[in-house]
Amino acid sequence: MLTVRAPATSANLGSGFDVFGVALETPADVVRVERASETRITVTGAGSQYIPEDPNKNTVGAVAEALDAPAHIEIDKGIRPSSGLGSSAASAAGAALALNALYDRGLSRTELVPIAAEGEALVSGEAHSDNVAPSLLGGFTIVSGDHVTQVDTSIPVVVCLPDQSVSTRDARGVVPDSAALEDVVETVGNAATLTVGMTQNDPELVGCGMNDAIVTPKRSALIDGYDRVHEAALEAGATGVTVSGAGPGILAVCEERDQREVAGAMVDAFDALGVTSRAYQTRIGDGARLYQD
Ligand SMILES: Nc1ncnc2c1ncn2[C@@H]1O[C@H](COP(=O)(O)OP(=O)(O)OP(=O)(O)O)[C@@H](O)[C@H]1O
Ligand SMILES: N[C@@H](CCO)C(=O)O
Repeated sequence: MLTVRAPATSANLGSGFDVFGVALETPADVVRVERASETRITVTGAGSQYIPEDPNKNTVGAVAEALDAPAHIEIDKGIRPSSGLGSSAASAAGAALALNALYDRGLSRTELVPIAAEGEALVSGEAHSDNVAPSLLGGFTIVSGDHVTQVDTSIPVVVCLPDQSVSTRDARGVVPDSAALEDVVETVGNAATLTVGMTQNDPELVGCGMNDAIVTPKRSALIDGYDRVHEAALEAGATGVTVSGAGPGILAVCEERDQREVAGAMVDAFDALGVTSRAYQTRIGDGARLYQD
């Protein structure tokens, strides 16, 4: 039996819709695999009652199919589904790494990115790789067409998860078909600033580069209390705040010294609106880790 711990991720970071992603130190999914004649899946843990065990409906089933690697696959969910923390992608990334090793397929982590993205196509209708890439490779990733660039970094972040769910499929439905040139110019400038911030491990620069006037305003309207939580996080010292992935999680970047204050302010702001939430004080971290039992 092989075991993989695959980390949660936060995609988009505002200015990098469908392009940017980061791996988070916590939370994570644990995926265990064992060779079998046909794929069977069991799911336990956070939100497991909402996750199908049918291989044709679970992201790991699509990965097993793509690698031609049938297995008994146990998923212990540490990442709640429909959270904006790349829950479906973490399972897919974990399964890709584990099954690649179990069947000696010899693919590199970068080569596993499009295979894990098959799982994302199953649940959201499109094979976007901005969650599976950081879950496999760690750090900050840039997905552009078939090309993935990775940067190691350890910026502190807070992800606040309200007790509400938004499916990626629904959140993709509100993305505008076109954008004004001035908004595109502003977003490109921000994305470039954020990228330099990641390479310099600089929370101030990363935060400055998170604003996006195209997708985030539409997405944030799906999250009860977003504006208040956004404002509270900035007042508490966050350098940038945006929707995590497709939401409803909200991502704040900050200096380590402000992390506790930012987390408390976000939870309190949701609380004042009658919304229960949980804040993860974490940082950008490593990709999936493989253990031989
Ligand atoms: N192994 C899996 N883990 C989690 N969700 C899964 C899995 N397989 C299928 N699903 C389905 O995928 C959907 C959750 O995926 P979705 O992309 O909407 O959320 P997410 O991964 O938390 O968000 P985001 O991609 O915005 O970070 C749910 O409908 C869930 O039932
Ligand atoms: N880039 C994707 C990430 C969520 O899976 C989106 O925002 O729809």
